[in-house]
Amino acid sequence: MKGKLIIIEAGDGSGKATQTKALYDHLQADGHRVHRIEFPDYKDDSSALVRMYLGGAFGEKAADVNAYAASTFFAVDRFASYQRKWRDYYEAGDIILADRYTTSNMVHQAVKLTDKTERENFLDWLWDFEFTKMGLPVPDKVIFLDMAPEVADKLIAARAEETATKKDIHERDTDYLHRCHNAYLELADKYKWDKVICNEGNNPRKIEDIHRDVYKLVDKLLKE
Ligand SMILES: Nc1ncnc2c1ncn2[C@@H]1O[C@H](COP(=O)(O)OP(=O)(O)OP(=O)(O)O)[C@@H](O)[C@H]1O
Ligand SMILES: Cc1cn([C@H]2C[C@H](O)[C@@H](COP(=O)(O)O)O2)c(=O)[nH]c1=O
Repeated sequence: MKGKLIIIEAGDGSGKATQTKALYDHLQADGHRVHRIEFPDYKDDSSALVRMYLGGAFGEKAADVNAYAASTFFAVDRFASYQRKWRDYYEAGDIILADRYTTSNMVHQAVKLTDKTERENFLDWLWDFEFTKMGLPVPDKVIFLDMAPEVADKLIAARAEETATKKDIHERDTDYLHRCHNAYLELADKYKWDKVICNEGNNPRKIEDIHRDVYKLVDKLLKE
């Protein structure tokens, strides 16, 4: 029996890593067989082209690499992770928790296409490419952490200062990140992703409060 593939999805700096870790700890404490994965898989060689792209090797702006080319970099990284790291667990019935997935390509690459028909064509192509041709599993649940982009901007800036890390080409482009947030809202409707509100006005909600909402959705899925 196949397991459950659960995706925590959101714009940059919106708390995905924080919430994925909290959910993982909670499900482990509940006694579930659960595994945590993240995309890009930065520490693995499979993400080499993603790191080059986000580091600006092909151009300083997201738009310098077209949606189709950039998507393949991320998809190949995902395929390598699936084949080597979690397919066996998933097929044995375990829970796989992913911080980002194909759903990130659906948003962050699709926004590069401004024409509605071109964007729809891209989304159809991507679905076929990753889920049918590459054979990656379709998620059982996608939870979108809806953090207002102005609040995420502040979290990204604080983290960049705290960790002294350079922002990637997506993070440096505030306008692009804000367009991604609109695309998240549209796609959450289109693909029936669950949405958890993560800010109250100009401030993030408490990490524990967001976690409680996320856990409730997952607990319901696991009891179905
Ligand atoms: N609800 C919250 N309240 C306050 N700070 C938060 C909250 N959630 C996350 N943070 C902090 O904001 C920063 C970004 O969070 P996190 O790394 O979890 O986001 P992310 O979505 O995984 O980021 P990225 O897209 O860059 O991978 C971190 O420094 C984290 O500690
Ligand atoms: C997995 C994945 C990611 N992206 C984009 C989304 C972000 O802007 C970056 C990754 O940055 P993070 O802050 O380290 O999460 O890449 C994408 O376009 N397609 C994908 O499949």
